[in-house]
This record gives sequence, C-alpha cells and structure tokens, in this order.
Amino acid sequence: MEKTVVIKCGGSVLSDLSPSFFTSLQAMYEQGMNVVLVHGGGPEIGKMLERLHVHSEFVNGLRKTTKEVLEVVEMILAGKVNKQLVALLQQYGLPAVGVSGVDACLLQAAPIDLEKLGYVGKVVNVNGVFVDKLLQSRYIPVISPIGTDKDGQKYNINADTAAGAVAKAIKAAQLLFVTDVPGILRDGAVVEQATIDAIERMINEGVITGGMIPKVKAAIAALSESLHEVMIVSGKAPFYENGQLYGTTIRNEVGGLLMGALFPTYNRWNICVKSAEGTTVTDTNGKQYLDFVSGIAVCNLGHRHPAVQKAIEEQLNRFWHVSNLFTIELQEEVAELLVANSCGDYVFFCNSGAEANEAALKLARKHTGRHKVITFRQSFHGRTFATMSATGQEKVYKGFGPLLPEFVHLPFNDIKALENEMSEDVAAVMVEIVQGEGGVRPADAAFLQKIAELCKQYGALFIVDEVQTGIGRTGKPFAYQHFAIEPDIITSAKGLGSGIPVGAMIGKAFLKDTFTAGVHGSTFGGNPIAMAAAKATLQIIFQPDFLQEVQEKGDYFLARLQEALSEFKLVKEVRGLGLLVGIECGEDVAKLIPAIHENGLLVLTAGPNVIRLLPPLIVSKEELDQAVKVIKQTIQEVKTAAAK
Ligand SMILES: Nc1ncnc2c1ncn2[C@@H]1O[C@H](COP(=O)(O)OP(=O)(O)O)[C@@H](O)[C@H]1O
Ligand SMILES: CC(=O)N[C@@H](CCC(=O)OP(=O)(O)O)C(=O)O
Ligand SMILES: Cc1ncc(COP(=O)(O)O)c(C=O)c1O
Repeated sequence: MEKTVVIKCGGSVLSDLSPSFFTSLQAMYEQGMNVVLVHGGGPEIGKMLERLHVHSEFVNGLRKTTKEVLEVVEMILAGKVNKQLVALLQQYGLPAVGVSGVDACLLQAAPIDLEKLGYVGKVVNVNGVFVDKLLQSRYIPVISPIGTDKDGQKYNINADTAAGAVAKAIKAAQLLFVTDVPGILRDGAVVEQATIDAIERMINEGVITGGMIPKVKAAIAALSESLHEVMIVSGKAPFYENGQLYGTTIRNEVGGLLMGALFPTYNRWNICVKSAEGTTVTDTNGKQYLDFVSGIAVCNLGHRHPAVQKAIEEQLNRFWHVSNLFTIELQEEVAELLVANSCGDYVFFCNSGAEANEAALKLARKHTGRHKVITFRQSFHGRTFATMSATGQEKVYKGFGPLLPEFVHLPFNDIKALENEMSEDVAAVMVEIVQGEGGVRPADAAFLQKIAELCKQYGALFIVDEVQTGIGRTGKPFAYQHFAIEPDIITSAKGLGSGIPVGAMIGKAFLKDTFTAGVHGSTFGGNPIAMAAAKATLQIIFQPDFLQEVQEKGDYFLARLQEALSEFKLVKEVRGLGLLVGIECGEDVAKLIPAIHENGLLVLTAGPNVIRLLPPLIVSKEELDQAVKVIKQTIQEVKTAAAK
C-alpha cells in the first residue's frame, strides 16, 4: 500500500510559501507517496470581511460564522485560495485537483454550537472513498474546509480540524501542519519532540497560545493506531530533505509503542489512560470519561479507593511476597471474610478468574473421581485449557483443540436438557448466575433450583462461577444469594482485589480433605499485596448498608434505562441484576460503543448485540442519570447520522 501524507497548509503562510515547500511536495510525490492537501485561509477571509465591513469575531480560536460571513468564507476558501494553490502546484508539475468539502459530500458536518458559533461545523464523516479514488489515479486532492449536512446547509470548518479528520478517515501514515513557524517554539527554539503531556503543560504555561492551540488539539485528536505522529513544519523554509522532516513531532508516547512488541490479542480502544480516580478516567488528551466499565467489573469501589490504596501502601512497607511456605495472616483474614459472607467454609487463593475455575474443576474431578462436567452455551469461564473447555462459546476455543474430554455444553436455562444429561457420571455442573461475557443473561430461579437439586441427587458438585457477578456487583456478596440455593463451590476474582490481581475458590467443608498439601498450589496465590487490597475491599463492600444501596441503585438504573430507551426500535431489552446491566440491541453495537465513549461514557459489549454497563458500585444516582442521558443521546445521534 502506498503511504499517504495529508498536508494542511495554513492561511498564515499561503502567500509566503517558499519554493522549497513545492519542491518538498515534488520529492514526496515522486517517491510514490500519495499527497492530500487541506488548506486554510483565515487571514484572507479576515481581509475580505473587513473590506465588506462585515463584522466577525473569534470564539476559542474559531470564527463565529453568520450566514453573511459563511458566504465570504466559501467565496475566499473554495473560490480564491483553493484555485490559487491548485495553479501553483500545477506550475511545479504536480497534478492538483481542487475540491471543496461540499463536493461528493467529502466533509459531512454538523454544527458545533449554533447559538455561540453560528455555522461553524465539526466533521462527522469524511468521504474517504472519494479521496482514495483520486489518489489511486495519482491526483493530489486540494481540499477547502467547507462541510455540508444532509439538508445541504454549509459549515465553516477550522482547517486544522478538517485536515485531522481527513487524515484519520483515509488512514494516512503522516499528517503535516505547514504554517508560518518552524514548529512549536519555546524560548525561540524549536521543540523537536512533544508528547501529549508536554503539550498540555506548554498550553498551561502559556508557551502555546493563539492559532497554535487548535493546531496541536487537532494533531492530538488525529493520533490513532495508523497515525503515530503528527508534525508541525514551516512553509517558509525547507522542511523535507532526504526523506527527513524538520519541525516539531507530536506523538502519543504509548500510541507509538502500540505497534511494538505486544501480541495483538486485544481489539483495543483508542483511549490511552493517564489517570483514574473514583468513577472518572482521564485520557492522555485530558478528556474525562464517566467509567461504566470498571476495568470489566474489577474496580467495584471505583479507581484508587483511598482505603484500598492505604492498605496496599501499608503492606508495601511491610513485605511484598514470601511464598505460601509461610503463614500469612492476611490470607486468613480475607478467607474469614469470604466464608463469613458465603455458604463456603474453606478458601484457596490464586490470581485470576480462570485459575479459580481451574481449581474448582480440579477439585470436582478429584473429589468425585468422575470426569464429566456440564456447563452452558454462551458461558464464559476463562482461557486456560480446562476453563476454555468449560466455556460454551466456539470463538473462545476454536483452533485450540483437542480440548479436555467430557465437557458438555447444554442450552442455558433449559431444565429438560439438564434433566436428560444428568447422571452418576457427572463430576460437576458449573454455571454463571448471570452470564456476563455471553450477553448479560440472568439464570432463571427454577433452573438454578433444578441444578442444585440434580447435583444433590446424583452426587455431582454444584459450582457457581461468580468471577463477574460476585463481590457485591449484584447487591449481594455473591449473586447466588438472590436465590434459595447453596452451591458447593463458589469462584471469585475480578472485584476481589479492586484491581490488584487475585482469585479465590471457596468450597464447602466436606471438600477440605480433597485439597491437601501438595495437591494444588500457586506461587503468587494469596500474595500479601493482593490480600491487603482484598481485605480493604471486602470490609467495605460486604457491609449490609453498602450492599443495600447497590441493590437500590441497580433497580433505579434499570428502571431509568428501560424508560428512557423504550422509544427506540433498536433496543430490544434492558436487563440485569444489581449493577450488572445489559442493553440488548437489534443489531451489532460495534459502531455505537465508540460513539458513547466519544460522548464521555465508557461502556463495553457482551457479545455483538449487547451493551454492557458495569458502573463502579460507589456510583451516584446523578452519575447513573448522566449515563442514561449519554446513552439515549448517542443512540439518537447515531440514528440520525445513519438516516442521512
Ligand atoms: N509556542 C508557539 N510556537 C510557535 N507558534 C506559536 C506558539 N504559540 C502560539 N503560536 C502562534 O501560532 C501561529 C500559527 O497559527 P496560525 O496563525 O493559526 O497559523 P495557520 O494559519 O498556519 O493555521 C504562529 O504564527 C504563532 O504566532
Ligand atoms: C471555523 C473557522 O475558524 N474557520 C476558519 C477556516 C479557515 C482556517 O482555518 O484557516 P487557517 O488555517 O488560516 O487558520 C476561518 O474562518 O478562518
Ligand atoms: C464469569 C467469568 N469467569 C471467568 C472469567 C475469567 O477470568 P480471568 O480473565 O480473570 O481469568 C471471566 C472473565 O471475564 C468471567 O467473566
């Protein structure tokens, strides 16, 4: 694939472009690069408005645009500046084609704030296919930053913003802002490299001001997985020689590393976290999000809860790790808290949900002397060989066979199927009280009752996987406590350590003699730092008042969501238990998720059609209201955009 470079040519330098600007473009083009130009023209527009005695003012670096101003903006940008630039490029033998963002709906726009800014637009979509077609024919598109909406209303778009949006849409490998200075200047010298953090500091210190602010903001917004860096260079002096660019390079430090040495096992969001506290996550661009992911049901007390932080810090000052050859008081204390708040009697500590389930499955086979394990379709139990074999989703185990023998996946909530499969060969039945990853699907009370009854009848062990549903998530210490059942084994992880990795398998007293010394173990299991975090976490979450509030907030949230989303055909069902909530939609939600993030709320999926909401349990009612508002507004926006 050819490398594409998007070059934004600033109004400040248009009349002052040095021959080196054009020879640099020639060199890039001749080396086989695709070149796209987006131009500004602020000073020219200003001059014309003055000549016509039309008043205009800048609000946050953007020109307030009345109908009258808009006419002048379009006339200058698309009518004059664009054509002049195209003509100049052609003089240098470069095949430039002038287009405005209106042509072929290249820049689809929406108003930023009609009242405050008039017809100033933000880019909601770019016709990247059209740009790609021009590039395939080796043309150099020269784009004026005018956009339109579906009704044909035109908008004045800041040229830096337009260039950033185009670069992102066509997955350009390089974005250059050509302006009248040789980069970001500090004390007269060019800052060669600037990270997002450094830029924030320079704005706060008053080093970056005026027209440089929208430029650096557009640069930061454009950084993505395909665009690791953006440059600010001068149009008055050579900026490109022997494949080398001169100016300021802006990069998201971590973004640069994203393509580095990690196996790409995750479909990561383009959000790089800088800090997190309570219910708020802040990214490296300074954007704040209300976090309804909670590290996937992990940070149940919000981020960096002070009591947990204090407990961890204190333990850090005592000792970090000694091994399970020693007596560790904190393990005893956390185990006490777990058994006091469940029907279990003994605890085995490990480091993750999968390991907790692995321990449960090993215990079940060893205790019963049987092999067969029944689990359910759409379940998720982990990614080790045993837990992958237990998981009822093909996408998890496909390609890893042969799996462990004698794992059977039955339809969820199907009593008949269970009755048919149960026998004296079954070692265990393992079930999630609410299937989390599989789509936020609660188990029926009668179904759970039947599992308990049949396990007793056939001497099989009843395992509940509470990795996601446990630790207060549903308003009880463990979700099975909503029902009149007593499992033999409960597994826990995720929320147990508030973000410090820890898992636990809790079993009934009669299982004690099966897990004796040397039968099972883990180097890190029950690590003192993890235990300190777990103790502080459970001491708060297992308080009856705290759990009561979780239940109330869960009921409130579910009711508010059901009420607010009932008008949308897209939404099929809103369901959940406590603060584990799913919104099932009639179609894939892949597009909706980033749009909700963009509007400041972090949510995740559970399967292709379900939006999963996992607010921290400390969430306030106002924050729940805010989340409902954002979700509703985003569905509306996406629906409107799709109708265009
Ligand atoms: N730290 C900085 N380094 C360089 N230029 C800066 C800085 N802070 C503010 N500026 C101003 O930003 C201007 C470039 O922005 P602008 O005039 O909007 O250019 P353009 O028309 O190319 O978009 C520079 O001419 C300079 O006056
Ligand atoms: C909304 C807004 O402010 N639009 C700009 C468009 C031109 C532009 O951005 O030109 P520069 O590159 O010279 O800054 C304006 O009216 O001036
Ligand atoms: C119900 C359930 N079980 C097990 C696991 C696996 O936990 P871990 O990723 O900590 O191994 C998960 C993780 O999402 C889960 O939701």
